[in-house]
Amino acid sequence: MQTIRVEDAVGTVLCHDLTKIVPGKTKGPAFKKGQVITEKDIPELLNMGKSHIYVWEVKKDQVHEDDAAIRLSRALGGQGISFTEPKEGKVSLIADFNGMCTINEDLLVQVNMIEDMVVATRSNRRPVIKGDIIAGIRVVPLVIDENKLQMVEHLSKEQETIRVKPFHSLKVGIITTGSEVYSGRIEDKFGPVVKEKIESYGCEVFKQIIVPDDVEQISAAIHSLKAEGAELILTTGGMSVDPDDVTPRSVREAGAEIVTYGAPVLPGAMLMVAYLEDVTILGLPGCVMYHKTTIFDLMIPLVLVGERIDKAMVAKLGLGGLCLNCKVCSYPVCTFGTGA
Ligand SMILES: Nc1nc2c(c(=O)[nH]1)N[C@H]1C(S)=C(S)[C@@H](COP(=O)(O)OP(=O)(O)OC[C@H]3O[C@@H](n4cnc5c(N)ncnc54)[C@H](O)[C@@H]3O)O[C@H]1N2
Ligand code: MOO
Repeated sequence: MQTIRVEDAVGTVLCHDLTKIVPGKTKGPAFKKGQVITEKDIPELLNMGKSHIYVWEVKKDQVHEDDAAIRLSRALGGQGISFTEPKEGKVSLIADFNGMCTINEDLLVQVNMIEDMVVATRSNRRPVIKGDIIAGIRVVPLVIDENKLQMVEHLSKEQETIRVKPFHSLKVGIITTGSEVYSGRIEDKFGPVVKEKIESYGCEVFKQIIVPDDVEQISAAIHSLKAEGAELILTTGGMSVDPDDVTPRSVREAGAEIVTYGAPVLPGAMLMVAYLEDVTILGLPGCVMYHKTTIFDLMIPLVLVGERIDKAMVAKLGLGGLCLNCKVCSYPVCTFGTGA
């Protein structure tokens, strides 16, 4: 901290707020801590009775918090991210389009291990919409060492830490299994739930096929949807342990590569993920029809950004994989399936 004459203060950084009072009119900070004094501020400071002020001496190897916050956000923010103006050393990162919030967790930890900076993000792999705040980046002191910024810039040279992966609008086919639905004994309630949810992400359901619990017919339906150009096939029902639950067997017999049958998520334990060449198949258990938020919600962002799901990705969902059935569901702003 240094005391200098106001006339010599241009380009220096204020150490504290300066309060202006006009009786009967205003009282509040006319100048903010951390503010860089410009030429036009000098008369105003003199009018406020300040002939000397305390300033930070910004040394050659130090950077002002606002400039530093800009540099950090440019280093850490990648695809699909815009930046707000810095304010008190903080920049917010905003989603440019609808997609999946994608955080490089290892890099995030490495950056947050460096002193004097804070990077706080949303949970990883969550759906976000255009305009959502994805992260806040703050420099803690008024000035920060240049070498700390360079460390971050070096770490993020080849990898993006924070980005939004865009959703692709996929062509979706639904196969509704269940002899009770096929025969007309009960009305199909599963198809509409699944259709509404996947279409809310911008996909198009081009066809729904209703079949009985029959391996040959379910397999044939998978092949016919694929032949018609389906990029994502959703099967409903028949996923459990009864003798009539033949959907997993049908997916296997259709020749698909099975990634998992079962997921450590409740509701959603009986999920199947499979690939028939480049077509994703999700076998959705009965709970997806009944519960508002399930394993289906956790899978959708991954599928729509084109990530190939593997067994380890599914296994990781166990931590936080228990839906708490809150009275008012706030998904995706909750811990469900976040690994927390
Ligand atoms: N012993 C065990 N039993 C169950 C397990 C388990 O691990 N061990 N898992 C449970 C879980 S978790 C779920 S979820 C369900 C899975 O159910 P399914 O996918 O096999 O569903 P279905 O048996 O086909 O049907 C259940 C129920 O829902 C009705 N349904 C199905 N499709 C439709 C439709 N399109 N429209 C209207 N209603 C539909 C169906 O008639 C049944 O009443 O299994 C647990 N059991
Ligand atoms: O697959 Mo069931 O999913 O947990 O209710």
